[in-house]
Amino acid sequence: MSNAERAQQWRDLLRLLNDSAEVIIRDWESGEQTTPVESGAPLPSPEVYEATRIVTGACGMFLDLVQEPGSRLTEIACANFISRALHVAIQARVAEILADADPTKGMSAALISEKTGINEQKLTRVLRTLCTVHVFNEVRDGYFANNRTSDALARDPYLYDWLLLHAQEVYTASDQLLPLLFDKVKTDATSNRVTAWQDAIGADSTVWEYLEQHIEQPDGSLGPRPQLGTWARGMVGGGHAFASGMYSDYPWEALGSSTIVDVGGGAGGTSLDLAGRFPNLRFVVEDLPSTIQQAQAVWTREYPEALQRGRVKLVPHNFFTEQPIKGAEVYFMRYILHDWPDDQCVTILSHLRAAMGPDSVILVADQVINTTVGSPLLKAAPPPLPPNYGVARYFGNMHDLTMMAIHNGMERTPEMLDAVAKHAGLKVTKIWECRGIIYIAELRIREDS
Ligand SMILES: C[S@@+](CC[C@H](N)C(=O)[O-])C[C@H]1O[C@@H](n2cnc3c(N)ncnc32)[C@H](O)[C@@H]1O
Repeated sequence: MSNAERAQQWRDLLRLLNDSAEVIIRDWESGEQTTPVESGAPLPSPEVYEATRIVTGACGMFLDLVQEPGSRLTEIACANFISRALHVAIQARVAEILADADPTKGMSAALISEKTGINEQKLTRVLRTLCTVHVFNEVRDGYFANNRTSDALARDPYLYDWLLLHAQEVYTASDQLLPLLFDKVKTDATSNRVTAWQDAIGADSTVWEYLEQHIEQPDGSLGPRPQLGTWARGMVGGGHAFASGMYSDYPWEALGSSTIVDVGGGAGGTSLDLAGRFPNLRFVVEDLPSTIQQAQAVWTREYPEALQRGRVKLVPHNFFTEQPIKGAEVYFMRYILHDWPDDQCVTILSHLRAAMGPDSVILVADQVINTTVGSPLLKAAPPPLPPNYGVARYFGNMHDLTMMAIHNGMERTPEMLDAVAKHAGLKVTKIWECRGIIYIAELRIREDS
């Protein structure tokens, strides 16, 4: 790119940034509440949401335009230490410890060190790394306080688990991805038994088998490996962090008193959120037996009346076997298909296809991938941003690689999902581009199947 082209791109981006920033500023100055949600991140209006992703994408592009390539690449190559610093702060529960501190005065590193058991000087360096990327504040030399971002960690125990699960085996698996991709045999594997995950844990269990083996104790106390609790609660937290738009931008209300079969529903995070918002909907949460035990604990704590009145049923079910609930209005799967390679997705979908009535619909809630080239089925960002809004949606790509590392699964483009659906006698009829990272793809029976 010539300097003249770079200058033009910079000016176009600045204009875009300015216009979008004004939308956000006007929203802040109006003092109006964003759409309230029962849990998780508040949902901005569609205009503010669009402006926010334009600003975020533009910030990423500005860095590329202005930074010296060697510096930029070095920072990207070392960004794993930013993640690691956050993992340390999470595991040490620093945000919760700081919740007791006056935000203007902060808490001394010495006291945080005493409470966490981490060496004071090393902890200070970890926290300073995070302050530099605007997580936590160093209010004066050696005194730390929560800021807007770290405060969210202190307030949402489910978000805590969501982030923690990325710090454990998932992180180690990311390390093993490099040798695996250069392994002449493993690089072509599609099995979920031949992934970086197995190399990370030193066993041949799939993620789900591993979690089944490391269940919490029957008395509710944490066993020697409390990962299952972390994962089940973490999925609820991931929903809170990213799924608010999913509840507002799909017409759930129009489903009336329909039954939603939450296939592989985990602890039932989605159903729990939907049940609170749409009092007429009914739910069947299906998952593997030990996860259904977790679901029982979560629903008993969060919404016992729904269990007592039979508005929600918690059913152990393996989605590779015949679907027991026939002709339901909606079969819903959040974060399921992305866990599996194409062949297994075809099996899961085929079992649902066999149970569907003519008007049944499958809703797939995943991170639909848009590329920097774009897709005719998805809205494109205004130029000069790339069609997928660049870094504003890069978590989708990060998660795609997470799925590669731990399951040989993948986040799919609309075209990839439609190709899988076709093999199960289904087709993608619509993509609901919800505000947030999760979109909802609607699948119906193909007429020619
Ligand atoms: C990524 S989690 C998503 C959970 C939930 N849908 C959500 O969004 O919170 C995937 C879920 O699939 C479940 N799962 C894995 N294999 C399964 C199987 N064969 N049958 C049913 N559920 C399964 C796991 O136990 C886990 O709860």
